Amino acid sequence: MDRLLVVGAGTMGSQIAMVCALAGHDTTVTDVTDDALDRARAQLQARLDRDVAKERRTRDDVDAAFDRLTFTTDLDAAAAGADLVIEAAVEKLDVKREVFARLDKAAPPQTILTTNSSAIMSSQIADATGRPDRVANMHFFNPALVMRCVEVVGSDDTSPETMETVTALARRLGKEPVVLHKEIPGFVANRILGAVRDEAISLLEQGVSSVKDIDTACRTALGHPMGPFELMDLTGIDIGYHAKLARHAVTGDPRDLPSRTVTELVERGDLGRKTGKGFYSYEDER
Ligand SMILES: NC(=O)c1ccc[n+]([C@@H]2O[C@H](COP(=O)([O-])OP(=O)(O)OC[C@H]3O[C@@H](n4cnc5c(N)ncnc54)[C@H](O)[C@@H]3O)[C@@H](O)[C@H]2O)c1
Repeated sequence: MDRLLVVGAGTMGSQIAMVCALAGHDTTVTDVTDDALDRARAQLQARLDRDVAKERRTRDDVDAAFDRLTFTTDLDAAAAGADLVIEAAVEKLDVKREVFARLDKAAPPQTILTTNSSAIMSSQIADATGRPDRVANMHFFNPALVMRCVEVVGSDDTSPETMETVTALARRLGKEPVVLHKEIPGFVANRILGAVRDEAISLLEQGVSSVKDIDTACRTALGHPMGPFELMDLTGIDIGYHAKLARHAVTGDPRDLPSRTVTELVERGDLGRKTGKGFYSYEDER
């Protein structure tokens, strides 16, 4: 079994590390502070206890996974013993480049270095290392313990062997790998999600239908678990707004700019469920 290292114990990193440990891999997860690691451990414990209570997993499987999981702030020592790294630190290019440069120094030369980033492509990081052929995106979805898709994306420099190794690992983790043959911002799933969202906003702005009815069409005709406006309210309207601005900064394409409707909501501070108002009002639920 591979010895895996997950860098960053936040929302994604903690669950990715547990996915690896549940699949039988000795896994180390690092973060910058002990507090962050303690929080991750406590959240995983609570979540997996719930899974055991609901008979989704056995207590033995969960205990064995925790035994395979090591929490540490010592990134260099952890990298020295890793066959493959999944970086899930904060979504900042300078932080990721610094982490990759450090991993490159500390990890054995054959170790593959991947990033879970949704928006930063591995070609933006690979040149911080001396091994661009062994750098790729391995993109999990939130919540990583549940969502089965993992997008595997290489840059022009990523070797076919690296793509195969990462794809095979995703399969061993019980995931369904989706392989991209070229880098493109947003990859596949989030681009399709974005296209649905953009069309929904366009229909609204053209006065074709209401927020509620467009959501109803997506749920009842297309089988989506929730409509695009409900989803934007849940994830936070500012998240999509900033993702669009970041995409536009890379592409310069005016179609990548946030819509008028979303910009107005962000400027008013109506960011969705977290502020009590977005496309819908949640004041009654507060
Ligand atoms: N949240 C999502 O829905 C989602 C989905 C898919 C992919 N991603 C990607 O996953 C990555 C992490 O996102 P998240 O939502 O888990 O973020 P998060 O803010 O919850 O966690 C990031 C963690 O990284 C830690 N960190 C910061 N600098 C570090 C360093 N130098 N070394 C090690 N750890 C460091 C932070 O302390 C924090 O615990 C991002 O690249 C993001 O694009 C997020």
